[in-house]
Amino acid sequence: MTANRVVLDVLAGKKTAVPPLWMMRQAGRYLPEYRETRKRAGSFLDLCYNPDLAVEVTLQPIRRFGFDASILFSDILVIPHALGRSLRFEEGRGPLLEPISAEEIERLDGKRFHEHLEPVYETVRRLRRELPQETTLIGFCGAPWTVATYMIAGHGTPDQAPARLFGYRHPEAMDTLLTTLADWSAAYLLRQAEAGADVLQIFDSWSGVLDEACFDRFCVGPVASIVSKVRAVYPDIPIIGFPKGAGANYKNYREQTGVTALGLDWTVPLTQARSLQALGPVQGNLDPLRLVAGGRALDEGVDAILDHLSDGPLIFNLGHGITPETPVGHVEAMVRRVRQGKL
Ligand SMILES: Cc1c2[nH]c(c1CCC(=O)O)Cc1[nH]c(c(CCC(=O)O)c1C)Cc1[nH]c(c(CCC(=O)O)c1C)Cc1[nH]c(c(C)c1CCC(=O)O)C2
Repeated sequence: MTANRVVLDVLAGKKTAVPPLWMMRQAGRYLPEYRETRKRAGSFLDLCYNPDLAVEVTLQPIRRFGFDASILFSDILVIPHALGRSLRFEEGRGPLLEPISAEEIERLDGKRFHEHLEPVYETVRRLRRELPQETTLIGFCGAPWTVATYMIAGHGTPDQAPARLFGYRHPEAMDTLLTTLADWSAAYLLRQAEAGADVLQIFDSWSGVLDEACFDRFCVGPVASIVSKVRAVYPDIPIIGFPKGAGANYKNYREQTGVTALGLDWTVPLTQARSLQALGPVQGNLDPLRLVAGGRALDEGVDAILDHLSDGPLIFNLGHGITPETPVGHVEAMVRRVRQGKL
């Protein structure tokens, strides 16, 4: 067990000469080999539940770019699916679920939860065997609030108005839903850790639409509960929290949830990022559109992050997922620039 995983060093609070890097959504449609495998799989969900193909797409960006971390290929919405809710992904429309009612929240059924997710656990076990020793394997789940927004609306929306309204109109049902999701998400992460995940990330893509009180109740509380349940079994496993759009709430989120590191979106000013880094490791935060544009926009974005954050524990990443229209050559240019430092 002499694996030299630089991501784990950073998560232990060390700064490194060159920051380790990976990208959110690094296995995805910008890669021709992903599109090829995706065609063979059938639907997107078939790909998530097929360990052979899920392992293959997870490894593709590692082979191409030699990233320091690999993230399990799956989706945050397999949790409601495993709790008996319908789910499908439609080309061009994203996820579609049957919107859940306040009454149905009481009847969420986890009897077959782990059985349903067994292919995901199998994917994690195989990945830990097949990845290079030095590559960190990241498992993940969605944060309860973000998962709940899709369960309530039944699809993506620009501002998650249906879930916010639901929270005001049915506060008790909302608390039950978030508690149920937090309990099952913790159980899911524990199985991923048992299967070989080195690090866990909690994606809260929609935390930026909430007012202060709702942020505390819907984001901070449920994530803190997941962190404490995971830590009760794996006290040392690093957990990255990514409350996208949390803005002025980032500090409070870090202190109250107990996450090891903060994932920062690209709107976080680098001076604020530096103050947050004084409290612990940070990950981020290049605007994914700088990566689409390439050239000067990309170089300046990368350099600004390195200038401000290289003195402390930093995992270089995007501030959100890579988009399908990103040229592969721009990813190569980003990797070169991060690894060589400013020329
Ligand atoms: C909100 C959310 C979802 N899924 C996820 C989030 C949180 C992070 C974020 O905000 O991006 C997380 C996610 N989704 C996916 C991963 C895999 C690991 C990785 O490479 O990062 C991860 C970590 C694969 C995926 N998940 C999805 C794709 C594209 C589907 C395809 O290949 O057809 C991938 C590669 C589909 C998905 N899944 C989801 C949506 C809204 C969509 C449709 C949008 C889109 O098409 O890009 C829900």
